[in-house]
Amino acid sequence: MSLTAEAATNVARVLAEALPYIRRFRGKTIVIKYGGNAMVDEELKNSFARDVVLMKTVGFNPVVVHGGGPQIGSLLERLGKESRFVSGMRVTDSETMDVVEMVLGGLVNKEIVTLINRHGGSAVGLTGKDGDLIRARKLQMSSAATDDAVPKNIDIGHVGEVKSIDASVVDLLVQGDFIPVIAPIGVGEDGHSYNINADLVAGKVAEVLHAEKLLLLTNTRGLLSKEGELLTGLSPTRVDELIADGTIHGGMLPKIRCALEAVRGGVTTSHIIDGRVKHAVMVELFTDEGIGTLIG
Ligand SMILES: Nc1ncnc2c1ncn2[C@@H]1O[C@H](COP(=O)(O)OP(=O)(O)O)[C@@H](O)[C@H]1O
Ligand SMILES: CC(=O)N[C@@H](CCC(=O)OP(=O)(O)O)C(=O)O
Repeated sequence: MSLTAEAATNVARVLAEALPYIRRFRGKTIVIKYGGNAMVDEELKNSFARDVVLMKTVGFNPVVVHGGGPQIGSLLERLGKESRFVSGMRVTDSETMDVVEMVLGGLVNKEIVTLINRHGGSAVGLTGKDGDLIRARKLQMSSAATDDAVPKNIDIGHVGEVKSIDASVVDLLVQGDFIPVIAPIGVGEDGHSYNINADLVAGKVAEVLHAEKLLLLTNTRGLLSKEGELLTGLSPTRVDELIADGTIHGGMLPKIRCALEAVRGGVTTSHIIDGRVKHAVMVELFTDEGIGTLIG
């Protein structure tokens, strides 16, 4: 493909403007949480994969943690099982856990690995069971998280939280110039699998890897007010207020909590960005303003 002189000048200008950002992030770890809702069409999936490969090519260390909630939901539906959530967490009985493991560890993980590899990267897929990467324990959930007047403990099944992360396998892959692609399945002390919200895993992975940035790709422009305005630069107190008044609910709850915790844990900045926008990751990394909601 040959460019017109004007188009070539534009490409040269864009590359020159990207140079300070390339210098700033070279050698730094960027954890990208790729939500199931952002995996909506082939063009977007390809633009995501190209962004990840470009990051690696210019010397950043991208680490992908993916979700797949809608993909789990559609297989459950085909099997005649209804999806149920409590405070953004899927109620996971044994049968559902099998489906979660098949969809996240199998279909979705391998689709992302294949996409990145087709675009010239070398991705390796892992679940939290590989190399004992994500050790989990059962998530204790109280009905205070719902509307019950008298809070009690509720059992949402094989849902886990991260107990610890052993990132040695991720470090090895990064040193070998591979791009790790992690499915959010943890392993308990007894060897059982736990279904963990992908945002929680991404936040903890970012902390343990001392990431420069945590990018959470989702299906909204960022955190929105009740009036639909984009909210950014929020303090933890303001976030608590927005949770209390119901502005932040459902899947946004774990997302915002893990974005805050990652920053408290040493990640420089967390960003909630719109994965439905082509090259969302590049726009975030290569501009001063970025897009979406910044927490840092
Ligand atoms: N204040 C808010 N701003 C934006 N989205 C919100 C807010 N509160 C709840 N949400 C919901 O959170 C969803 C994103 O979470 P989720 O569905 O879990 O996405 P993902 O699959 O990307 O993790 C949005 O699509 C929206 O329905
Ligand atoms: C406990 C829990 O809810 N786990 C999630 C794991 C996948 C996920 O987080 O996917 P998204 O990022 O696409 O929402 C689930 O079963 O849907």
